[in-house]
Amino acid sequence: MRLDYLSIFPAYFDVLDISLVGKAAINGLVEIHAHDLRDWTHDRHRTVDDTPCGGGAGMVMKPDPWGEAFDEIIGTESDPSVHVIFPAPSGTPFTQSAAAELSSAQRIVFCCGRYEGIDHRVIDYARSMWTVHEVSLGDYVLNGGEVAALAITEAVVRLVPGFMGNPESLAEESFSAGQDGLLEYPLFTRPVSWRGLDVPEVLMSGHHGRIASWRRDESVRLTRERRPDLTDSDSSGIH
Ligand SMILES: COc1cccc(Cn2ccc3ccc(-c4cc(N)[nH]n4)cc32)c1
Repeated sequence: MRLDYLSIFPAYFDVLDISLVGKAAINGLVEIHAHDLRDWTHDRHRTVDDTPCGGGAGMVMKPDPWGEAFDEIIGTESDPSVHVIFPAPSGTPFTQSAAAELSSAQRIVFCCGRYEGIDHRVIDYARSMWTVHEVSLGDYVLNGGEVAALAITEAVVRLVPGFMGNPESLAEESFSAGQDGLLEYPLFTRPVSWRGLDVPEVLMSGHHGRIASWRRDESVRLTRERRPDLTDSDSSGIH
């Protein structure tokens, strides 16, 4: 999997060399390439923004640098196997199933906007050439797309076959298909007693049936408490 990042702050992605994603890069599972969008400007000030047509606050990212960057980084041929991701507050909420789908992609290009966003023609052009995803991380506004791109990268790369040492652990996580759409149950490890707080006795009983039942009950309780929106979905084990 090749991952490209287009941003006016490419140094945001240096952190990928440190993290587990960096390890995947060393193992050859992923290739990471960060690019400075200003490298595709031609004026002295390396300008990437301009005032919004129709007026309004803030600045909008000009289309020209994006188009030239696309030509060089992706090419000028249409290819639906290339996934181009535009993080945006107006995007579709990013989910674990979206991460799972993207984990089989051979090529993902992250377009990290700043200011008030990117000229919409850039997204329209990308849609005419590649598979485009406009995605939101959640109902809050970040200053740009870089943090979202890092989060999406981690969610996707950890699902790439060969990345996780113990792939079975993926099946037990919150939001993974195997969990019936339920939140993960509380986790404990040694010591059994810590600052007057004890591990639930059932977990020390060695009775696998009771442990499984306790864990499911806890998942149902937590999901009902914190994510009632998940309890009505068809995939959840509770209705
Ligand atoms: C109406 O859009 C905006 C209004 C004010 C500021 C910004 C800042 N901004 C610029 C590019 C950009 C890309 C993604 C995000 C983003 C994504 C999520 N989930 N939150 N925020 C925010 C971004 C955008």
